[in-house]
Amino acid sequence: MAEASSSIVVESLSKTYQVHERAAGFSATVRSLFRRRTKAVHAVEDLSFSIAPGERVGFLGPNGAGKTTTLKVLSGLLHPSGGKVEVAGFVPRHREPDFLKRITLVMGQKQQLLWDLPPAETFAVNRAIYGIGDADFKETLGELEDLLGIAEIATKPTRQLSLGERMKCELAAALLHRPEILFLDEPTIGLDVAMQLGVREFIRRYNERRRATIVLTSHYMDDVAALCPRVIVIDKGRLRYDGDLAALVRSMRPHKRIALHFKNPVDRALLERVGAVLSLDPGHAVLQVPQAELREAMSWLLGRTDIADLTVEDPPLEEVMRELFSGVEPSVGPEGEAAGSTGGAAS
Ligand SMILES: Nc1ncnc2c1ncn2[C@@H]1O[C@H](COP(=O)(O)OP(=O)(O)OP(=O)(O)O)[C@@H](O)[C@H]1O
Repeated sequence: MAEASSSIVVESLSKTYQVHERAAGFSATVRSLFRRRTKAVHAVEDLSFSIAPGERVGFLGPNGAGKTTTLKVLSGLLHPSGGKVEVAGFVPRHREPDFLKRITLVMGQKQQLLWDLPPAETFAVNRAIYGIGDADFKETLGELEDLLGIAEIATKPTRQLSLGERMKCELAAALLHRPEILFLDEPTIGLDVAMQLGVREFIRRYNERRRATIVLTSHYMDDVAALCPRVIVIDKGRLRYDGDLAALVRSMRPHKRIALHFKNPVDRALLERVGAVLSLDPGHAVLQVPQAELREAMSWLLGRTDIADLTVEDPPLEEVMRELFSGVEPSVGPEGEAAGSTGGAAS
């Protein structure tokens, strides 16, 4: 079923959890001991996509959309209820050693580092688990220490490390065996902006150096915008969009934002002649103009106002996602112009 060139192929995947239903209260608890009622939670339904080697793909969706469930199925931690999944040519649920050597799953909310020992000890454990040879271990560890800047901290007990330091060591531990497919579930959660940038930069460099495939979930849209040319968006377990991130933004919000700093205060009425005024303080304004009118708007503003500084941006991705999850359909979609990007390597 797999296209030979794909590193991940998912066909009509579904995953249903059976959960026990129990009303609140003591008598309901007692009753439930004798008669258990279960309910099916359809976490993933009829989900299909494929990802080519070397792609960086953002896997997005609101809370409870089924992202973590899908990543767990792809890494073989959960069995699918239906459909087919192939990762690097393997069926993940068989958890074959050769499969495990090719993938890694990093969950920002869970840690594999041993709490009372330094990360260096976890690195040694992983080296034994994955059977990494001496020379390879030294080379990879050196490279990861360099890229992540963790040489100094890897010998301190994990419990003494800051969240950001720990996350970097988590990444090192997860990548020592040089996996070719990385499932990253919220790898920057809780990190400050500088650390987020550091981790993001590291992921990009790892992808470029090793041509590794990256599937990333993050609630920080900046991570996604910076790293993922392609996004797969799911909602209630179903595919909502698969394709080019820029095309999605263009389709949902065909506008640009111009942030302006003026040398002198400017009249709102003057700015309204160019576009929608989203904010205006003395000396600073943000305008929204249709993409097609951007050049004209800029030259109009430059000719009639005293501009000290100007930047042009896309509308925030958070807004695009909010709109998508509120039910608005993108005008490009699984069958649209953007959907063809599934085979393209990340640039
Ligand atoms: N072990 C489980 N047992 C029962 N239901 C579960 C289990 N794990 C997840 N679910 C349910 O499956 C659905 C999808 O959950 P999942 O964690 O995959 O979503 P998510 O997109 O990763 O969400 P978030 O962004 O909040 O992490 C949710 O309704 C969740 O409550």
